[in-house]
Amino acid sequence: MEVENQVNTIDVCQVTPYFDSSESATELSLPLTFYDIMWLKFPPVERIFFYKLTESTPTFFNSVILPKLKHSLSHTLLHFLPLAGNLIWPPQAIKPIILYTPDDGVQLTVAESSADFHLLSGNEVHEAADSRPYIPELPVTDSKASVIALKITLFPNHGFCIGISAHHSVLDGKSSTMFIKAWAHFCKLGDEDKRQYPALLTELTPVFDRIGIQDPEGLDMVYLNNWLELKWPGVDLKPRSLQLLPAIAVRSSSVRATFELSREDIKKLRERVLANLVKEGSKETRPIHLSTFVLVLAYGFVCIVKARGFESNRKVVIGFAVDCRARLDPPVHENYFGNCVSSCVAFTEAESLLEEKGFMYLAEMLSELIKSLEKGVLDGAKEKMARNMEEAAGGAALFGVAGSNRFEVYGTDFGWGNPEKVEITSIDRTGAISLAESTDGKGGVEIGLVLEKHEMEKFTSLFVAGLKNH
Ligand SMILES: CC(C)(COP(=O)(O)OP(=O)(O)OC[C@H]1O[C@@H](n2cnc3c(N)ncnc32)[C@H](O)[C@@H]1OP(=O)(O)O)[C@@H](O)C(=O)NCCC(=O)NCCSC(=O)CC(=O)O
Repeated sequence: MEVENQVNTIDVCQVTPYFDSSESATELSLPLTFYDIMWLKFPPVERIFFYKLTESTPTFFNSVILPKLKHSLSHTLLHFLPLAGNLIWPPQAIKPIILYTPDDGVQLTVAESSADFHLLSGNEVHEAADSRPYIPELPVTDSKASVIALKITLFPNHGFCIGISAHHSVLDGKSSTMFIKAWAHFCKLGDEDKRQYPALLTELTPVFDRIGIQDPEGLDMVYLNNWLELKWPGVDLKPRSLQLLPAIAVRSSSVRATFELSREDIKKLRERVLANLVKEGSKETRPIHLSTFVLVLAYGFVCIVKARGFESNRKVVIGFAVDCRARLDPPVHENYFGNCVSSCVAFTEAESLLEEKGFMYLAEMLSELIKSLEKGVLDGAKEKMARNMEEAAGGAALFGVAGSNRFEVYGTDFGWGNPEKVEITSIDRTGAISLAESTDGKGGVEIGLVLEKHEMEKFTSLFVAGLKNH
């Protein structure tokens, strides 16, 4: 299945925060914390929000949709000033900083596409590279990196999509989705002609204060030095350059698809693990954290390892982000804007996952890992980072998780309904799976995946059969 990619750029502009006459633009700078520096050179996180709208004629798009989106974006940026700024590294500073100065803004590209909206925004298997034209390039040079870039594309009479490219060193998934939701809120309820917008909801109001972020071990410099010492094949990583690690090109044989585990499927998977524990006589002695997240990851990754046909002795490393906001003592504000995630990593060998009880094994392993966070979410962070880098360099198969089943991205309504699909495009380069809550809001989870075509075929049959067989 090939999507004919005919995407024409209509406009590239800069959207600046809108200050009314009573306010004036002032400079704002934020230091990078160790949570931010952990992601300093990671390629951007890219999402596409697809909106189905058959009334979206070019006239309606240009006279209603686009002006509304642009004006509300400008208003939203007033509340999220760091997003309109840049990452810079002042000559006298030890670490880069985020700096907004008056007249800074976000690069917005507007385009029109004649590609198949239905296929792009659907769950079915399609070429991974087909999504790329809807993602804006994040402007980055040695001395300056944009925080976000946006691209709005019209599919005449089918709908439109909003692509966002976000610098992971400035914002994590919670912050990034908070911004998009705030923008949607203003777009839906504001009157752009009168420039009148409702108050920002408390749950979408960002908190920029870094005071609550403590770093007694000096992890910021540990992580920064790791980046500065990093060697990357074929790349000249200049000292103090803000260039990101090169994004791996998407292979033409890679395909993308979305799979769903319903609330019922998840319940059955949970029962399967519990039944196995009872059989092994270990239920009472070992309380187990069998959350939706654990079950979805265990089921998904076991199917992936099988589909990819790894040798049994291949090392497998599974990493996922942990939101530290509520886990710190004292906790950080739940709307803390920036990065406040640490990583949690499971080390195993393919053999354990390929066995009949591979799913139970991984579910128990992930459950133990999440329970261990209770000891302290940053416990042994320095040593863990060193081990992760060692394993990454040692040829292990690395698997990550992007997004979350808790971000409620499917409620992001700009005024023309909820999204048809929210895709994390960047998994085509990172090899991670992406998570989102199911569109029906009934407790299911959606898994986004990019694999080679033959692997995807195998994954599909394993995924479907594994749910039926028990
Ligand atoms: C570490 C975790 C993944 C572990 O998740 P778990 O679901 O296993 O564990 P948990 O303790 O959070 O929740 C356990 C149970 O508590 C309840 N529960 C807890 N919090 C809840 C909430 N906010 N809403 C609804 N239920 C909740 C549920 O019943 C859940 O079980 P049940 O679910 O069965 O009902 C998570 O706590 C976490 O930190 N998630 C955020 C990860 C994150 O920020 N990822 C994005 C990284 S940045 C990134 O990737 C880039 C980007 O996205 O842009």
